[in-house]
This record gives sequence, C-alpha cells and structure tokens, in this order.
Amino acid sequence: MADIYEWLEVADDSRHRLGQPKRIHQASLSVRMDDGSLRVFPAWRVQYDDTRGPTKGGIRFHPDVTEDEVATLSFWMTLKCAAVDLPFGGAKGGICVDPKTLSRMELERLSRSYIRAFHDVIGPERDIPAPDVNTNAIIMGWMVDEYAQIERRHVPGVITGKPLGLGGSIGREQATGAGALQVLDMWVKRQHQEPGDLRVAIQGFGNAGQHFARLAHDAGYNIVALSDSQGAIYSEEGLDPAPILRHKNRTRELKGMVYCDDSVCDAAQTQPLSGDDLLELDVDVLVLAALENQITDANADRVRAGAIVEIANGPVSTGGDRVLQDRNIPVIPDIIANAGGVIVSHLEWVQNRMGDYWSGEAVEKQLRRRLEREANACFNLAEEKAIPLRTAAYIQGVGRIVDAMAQQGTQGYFNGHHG
Ligand SMILES: NC(=O)C1=CN([C@@H]2O[C@H](COP(=O)(O)OP(=O)(O)OC[C@H]3O[C@@H](n4cnc5c(N)ncnc54)[C@H](OP(=O)(O)O)[C@@H]3O)[C@@H](O)[C@H]2O)C=CC1
Ligand SMILES: O=C(O)CCC(=O)C(=O)O
Repeated sequence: MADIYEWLEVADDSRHRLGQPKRIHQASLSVRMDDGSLRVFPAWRVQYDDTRGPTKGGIRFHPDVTEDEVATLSFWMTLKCAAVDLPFGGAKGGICVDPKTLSRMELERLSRSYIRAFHDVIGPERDIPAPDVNTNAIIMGWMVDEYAQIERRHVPGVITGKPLGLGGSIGREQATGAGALQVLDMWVKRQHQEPGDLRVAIQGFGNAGQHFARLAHDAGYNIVALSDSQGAIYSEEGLDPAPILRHKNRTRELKGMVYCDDSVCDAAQTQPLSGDDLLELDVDVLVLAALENQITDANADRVRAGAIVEIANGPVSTGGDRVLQDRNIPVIPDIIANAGGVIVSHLEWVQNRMGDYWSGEAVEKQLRRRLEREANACFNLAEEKAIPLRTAAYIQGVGRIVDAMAQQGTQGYFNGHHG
C-alpha cells in the first residue's frame, strides 16, 4: 500500500485508520449434529472500515478460514466498494468448517447460529452480509429468516444474495460472472482483439466460475479448460459449460466428465488435467475463480497465459504479482473484475429498502452502467500513468476512502463514531 499512499499523498491519520480493521468479532458456534453430538466451530465477522457507509461483504464456509484471512478479505471489500463507488464500507465473515461433511439440517443449524452470534453487529444500516465461497442463496435465506425471527419483523435488507421469494434480486446469482465477463470484454476491445480468437482456462467452477464460463462461451470465447477442487478437464476443441454443469451438479466433480456418457460431451476430445497444470496452460486468458494465493512467486514464472482475470479475491499473491509484472503479463484485478457481485448486492439492498422490485433488464442496465464507468476509469488511469491495473484500481478506491475520511473531520473516529 505504501506506493498507493505516496501516489495520493495520504495523510498519516488515514494511513493509521486503514492499517487495521475497525472491528473484529469472533464467536464459537455450538451446533447439534444429527447423531446427537455437539460440535463447536470458530466464526468471525470483521468490519474493516465504515467511513463510506454500512460495511458489506460475504460469508465464507471453509476449513481453512482464519481470522487473518477474513480480515484481509474485509480490507479488499473496503477497497472494492470504494473502487466502484458504492456507498458501502467493507466487511467479511467466515466459519472454519468443511460444509461438504455436514448434512443439510446441520448446515442450516450452523448458518442460523452464525446469525444468532452476530445479530447485534449486523443490520441494513450497519453491516450487510452476502454469499461467498461455499455459501449460496439457500443459506442466505436461512440467515435472513433467523434475523427476522430474532427481530420479530421482516428485515430483508440485512442480507443480500437471498432467494427471490425472500426479497432477493433478479440477476444477483450470475452477477459476479457477468460483471467479470463485461470487464474482460472491455479489456479485450481495448487490445483490439476478438473473443472468438481467445482461448480461456478457468480455475474454479462454483457460483462465479460457472456463470462466467457459460456467459463467456455464449459470447464466443473458446473455453479450453475448467477445474474444481478435485481436478481439471481440458479440450483443445473447446468445452461447452452447459452439459459440464449438468454433470457437475449430478456428480459434484468435474474430472469424471471425461468418462461420462452424456451425449453432448465428446469424451474422446476431453482430457483430464491436474489443477496445477491448468494454471500453466498456454492460453490467452487465465481466469482465477477459486481461492487466494493460486499464483505466487513459486509458480508465476511458469504462467504462459497472455493475461489473467482475478474473479476470486486475492488469487495472485503480492510476490506472484511482482513476477507477472516483470514478465508483462497483465492482471485484471479482483476489486474491479469481481465487483459485479457486490454491485448487484447494492441494487438488491436498494430494492429491499424501497419495497419495490425491478426487472432483470433494469438490474442488468444498472450493473453495466456502473461497471463501464468504473472499469473504464481504472483502465484509463493505468494507461495514462503507465501503472499496473491493480495500482490504478487501488488508487481509485483508496482515493475515495481518504477523501471521505477527510470530510469526517478529525475527532469522530476516535469517539467511537458509528458504533
Ligand atoms: N459469489 C460471489 O458473488 C463472489 C465471489 N467472489 C470470489 O470468487 C471466488 C469463488 O467464489 P464462489 O464461486 O462464490 O465460491 P463457490 O464455493 O461457489 O465455488 C468455489 C469453486 O472453487 C473451486 N475450488 C476450490 N479450491 C480449488 C482449487 N484448489 N482448484 C480449483 N478449484 C478450486 C471449488 O471446487 P468444488 O466445486 O470442488 O468445491 C468451487 O468450484 C472466491 O474467491 C470469492 O471470494 C468474489 C466476488 C463475489
Ligand atoms: O455481494 C456482496 O455483498 C459481497 C460479495 C463478496 O463477498 C465479494 O465481493 O467478495
């Protein structure tokens, strides 16, 4: 961050405030298992900065979740919301759990217990959770219901990414993938390239990766490789994500696709691949849509992609970024590339507060307009100053945050402003 602060001549007060999270909430969630035993899961909600508005960010269920990880993710949420000019600060939540080992009832009890633990620190004007890794609309539905039961009233604006029947927004489900494709399209156009000429490999086939793959395929990109946590598949001829998604939903893993007898899958041309090998394929675009630290200083010198799109948060480490910069491999950074999700979450929150709901076209139009404006501003700044796209995106986000801090005056923060 030091270079960003130098660029913007950020005052010491703001540097101190942005140097650590404003609030870290921790809880131990006791959950009754189906067999009668009790398990306790560590959980966090970290609210990094609320200068520009209520804090916003997803909740992650993963066995590797730690307080440090949630805090880092909450910092990136703060930068992301500011970089695309949403009236939100940044937060993130997490539970250290492998949700794949839980039954549906156990998962529901765990999700509800998260809300009971953090009920007092979230709310539509305080902190608004949403889905992230291994959480989805169904889980958000349980959570918003738990919050309503505690409050004894409907409060749909407390959580976004909900099912439509509980106040969710049309378009939120695919928003992260759709936004990432829009940003990639804009970048491709600036390079005077055509989607049909580009070979794309995608790491991660969950909410963000699946929708990106489907929409990119429809837009003419040639998807040659896909991976999930169990392995990868590759086809020189190109993969059609639709039947692959059906297979994944049926079997929960991609790699068996090679041997499946789905008539749309040409097994002869689809080969298995290791997840690590996917990262080193000779492709035009490598899309990272799984977890952090996938490209580091240990493997960045073996990347052969022409460009990288970060749909995941932090998939390229600082060391990896340095190597890619030296090798002139552009990285379209997470806080712009994956901002479609939180942009439509904002639209959902606005609809909840108005009590009126919009068509898919209206949501899509607003998403496109905001991303076009903010991604273009980032691309222009990078070009004008000859700086990496990530530096430009950070300048865009941090600039707005420190301006707002300056406008607050000097005393509010220290007096426990906003709680
Ligand atoms: N959902 C959203 O709206 C947003 C998500 N993001 C970010 O996008 C990323 C993905 O999130 P999301 O799609 O929601 O999460 P999901 O849980 O829906 O999907 C994650 C995907 O990553 C796969 N995966 C996990 N580990 C690996 C690995 N080592 N190699 C390859 N694939 C792996 C999972 O495999 P498997 O299917 O086998 O479990 C799964 O397919 C995260 O970084 C998240 O923070 C960012 C903005 C918004
Ligand atoms: O939709 C949201 O509020 C946040 C999604 C998220 O967690 C993210 O953008 O990383």
